[in-house]
Amino acid sequence: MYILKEAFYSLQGEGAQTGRPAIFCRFSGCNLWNGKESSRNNAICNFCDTDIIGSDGINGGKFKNDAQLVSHILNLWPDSDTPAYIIFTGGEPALQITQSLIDLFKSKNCILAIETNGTIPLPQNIDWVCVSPKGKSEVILSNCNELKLVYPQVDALPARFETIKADYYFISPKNPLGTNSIISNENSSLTQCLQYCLDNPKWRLSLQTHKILNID
Ligand SMILES: C[S@@+](CC[C@H](N)C(=O)[O-])C[C@H]1O[C@@H](n2cnc3c(N)ncnc32)[C@H](O)[C@@H]1O
Ligand SMILES: Nc1nc2[nH]cc(C(=O)O)c2c(=O)[nH]1
Ligand code: SF4
Ligand SMILES: [Mg+2]
Repeated sequence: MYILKEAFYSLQGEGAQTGRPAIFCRFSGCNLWNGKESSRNNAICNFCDTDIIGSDGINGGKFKNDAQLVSHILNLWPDSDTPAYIIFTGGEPALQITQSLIDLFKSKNCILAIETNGTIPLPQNIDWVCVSPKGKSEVILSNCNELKLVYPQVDALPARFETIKADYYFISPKNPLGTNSIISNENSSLTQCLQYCLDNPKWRLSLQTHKILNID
């Protein structure tokens, strides 16, 4: 059984694939926060910008098996001539995805990506892996396509993750909760990110462009 919070078609807003049309497949639940505001301050990850509980979002629901979820998701792709690009996110998608789900999507010619906190092993054959480390949690993945670290986090500074192999190293300003003010002057996270990249050119800036554009 898969529990999906929501699914929607939009553009990837972050990282090296920014601007790419994608279906976001948002699984419910996370191992680093239970999703309740009353628990946020004690959570390992305490700045999450997403509602990660339940199955009540757009195109959300419970799916009994791989085939039901795959057909539900592929219905959202608009063009049969272009392979569907699907981003598993959440919540923590690695809690729910299975090898058989990946295999079925791949048999339908899909290109698969994941946004993960990196603390849980992944199935094989995901085409684009984005690891985003959180607080004191231990990242167990040693390889990815992009490492995309929310900055600043006192318990997760960039240098700690440079041993993880990645094609790209990004830092992304921590978006103040309840706002979309990533590019306002008051956002000191952005100012700190700019300076960090200038001082440490291994790292590039990633912005949550969907929040700037006010799209999903
Ligand atoms: C909601 S998470 C879900 C996937 C996975 N659990 C993870 O943390 O990577 C999706 C992306 O949003 C980022 N994110 C969450 N809260 C944020 C915030 N307040 N500011 C900036 N990025 C944030 C995460 O770091 C991650 O890259
Ligand atoms: N447009 C858009 N891009 C995104 N990239 C990562 C997202 C996520 O929440 O995982 C996200 C999201 O929610 N929307
Ligand atoms: S690890 Fe990801 S889904 Fe979990 S609380 Fe943090 S940002 Fe949200
Ligand atoms: Mg998001």
